[in-house]
Amino acid sequence: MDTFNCSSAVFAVAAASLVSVTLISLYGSKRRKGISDSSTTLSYPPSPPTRHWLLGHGPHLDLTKTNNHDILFLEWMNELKSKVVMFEIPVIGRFIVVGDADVARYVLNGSFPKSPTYKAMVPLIGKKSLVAMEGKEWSAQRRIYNPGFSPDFLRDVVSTIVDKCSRLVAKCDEDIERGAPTNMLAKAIDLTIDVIVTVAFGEDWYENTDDMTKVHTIRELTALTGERMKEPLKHLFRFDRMWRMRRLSHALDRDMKRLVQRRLDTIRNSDTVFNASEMSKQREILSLTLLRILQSNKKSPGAFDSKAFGPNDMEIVTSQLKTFYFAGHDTTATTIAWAYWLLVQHPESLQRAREEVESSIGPQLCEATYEKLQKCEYLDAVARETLRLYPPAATTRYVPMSDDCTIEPNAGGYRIGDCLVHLNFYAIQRDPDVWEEPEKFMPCRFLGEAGKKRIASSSFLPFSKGARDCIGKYFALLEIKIALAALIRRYDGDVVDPEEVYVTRLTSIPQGGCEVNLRRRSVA
Ligand code: HEM
Repeated sequence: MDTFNCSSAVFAVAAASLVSVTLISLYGSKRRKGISDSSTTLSYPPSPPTRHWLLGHGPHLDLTKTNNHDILFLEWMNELKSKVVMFEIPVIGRFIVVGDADVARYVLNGSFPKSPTYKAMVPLIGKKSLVAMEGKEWSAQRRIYNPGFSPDFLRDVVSTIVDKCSRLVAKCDEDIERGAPTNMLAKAIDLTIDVIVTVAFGEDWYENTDDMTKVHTIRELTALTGERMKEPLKHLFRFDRMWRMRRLSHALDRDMKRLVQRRLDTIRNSDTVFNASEMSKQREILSLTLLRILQSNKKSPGAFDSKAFGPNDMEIVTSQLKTFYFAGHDTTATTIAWAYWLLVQHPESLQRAREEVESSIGPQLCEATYEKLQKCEYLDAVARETLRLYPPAATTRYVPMSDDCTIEPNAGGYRIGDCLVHLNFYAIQRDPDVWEEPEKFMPCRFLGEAGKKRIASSSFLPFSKGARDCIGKYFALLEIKIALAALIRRYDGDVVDPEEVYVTRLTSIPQGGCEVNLRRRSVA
């Protein structure tokens, strides 16, 4: 998710353009549409001073200095003394990077379409993914899936997450026994995949070694997609990798179709009658969704009719399953890893979080309920402060020429029409004009009334904002809180490398996996 991150980064733009000729032509036609309107007198945001005749500003975006696009963009903002900067890149054209909350609000409220670069993620998230759809097709899908992320549904998810946390701590205990450091990111990835597979698909793939191939598929496909988007030129002629991606994508597609078919068969065999009470009983997103689709497609009242679920429905549902599979684990795992790593380096925050967990939840994690977790405000603040410092994702939009805009008063009115506009959440969330001591980990800033205002403001955007914000934001926060509660109750720890680096892969992740040497606490 910089297509999260990648969809937003300039190299992702290059990737998409280079990878697909169709995409280039689509994009070209989109860009040409509004060119007639050039009435504005505003100028584009500042750019680096020199420009290569062929590569444009490309040579200024050298990732060898820093391994993260958003940090590189922020360095350019500082260098050019502007919170909005522009790079001209061959094929892509003008690529604007925004580190200003007011400009970000303008873009998010403007309902501009997602950048065409999201198409480069199709092998991973499917052609009809919520992430990349637009218009009525998107809003219809969002309506179908919203109930699967509502508080009512989340209430029932708590016990599943708690249950899965016992696998997490068992794995951490194994590291302690072996005297090995724990790679928090790797452990958190296993947890979040385990959770999303159960919550969204109603399955348990960690029980059976055969099913584990599906876990390896998503991880390898995520890594390959990230590499291709980050360094498109390097991967342009790597036919072996392209072939591997294709195979993995087909395998993922096949697994998801089989999953849908299995669930349809269950519904058919159980002669389910489509009504509200039946839907409210569904405990996993897939069944809930299928019943809604079947209900809205059904020709006559009564039980399942095979015609009520056509190939287009299959394409859409499998795309959403792939999207939830990817989006539902990667960013949440990253946040759990960073948050625990930050907590062990801030003993006062760790102590406060521990006391809150022990007093609000009770002596055992299995006593956790949705309501009790809602009371864990400090833990919530820890999750948000982590997301402020290390946002795993971002967004990139296409602003057509016809929507060329003046953004006043703070940004001084830049011209942004006919450009790809990337919102750099990392820069926005560390803006010293907005955040006191922005580099410091201070969860308290998210407490009380002032905290609520910060959460609502466009200076805090880890889940994006507006109509296209993250559908899974409350789900993610719940999971992060439960995982942290499980870890801090049971362990003390020391970080292996306090200089952990924030790098771009497909999303932005900790390069060393936030390794920690864990010790069992005597009380837990
Ligand atoms: C800490 C965890 C998470 C973060 C930081 C995060 C961040 C984001 C961001 C920034 C976007 C907007 C992307 C864009 O505009 O391109 C987004 C969209 C989305 N996220 Fe998340 N996300 C998280 C967890 C989840 C989870 C757990 C799920 C599902 C189970 C999920 C599913 C989605 C979907 C489907 C969209 C597209 C929504 C739409 O356009 O209607 N995310 N997320």
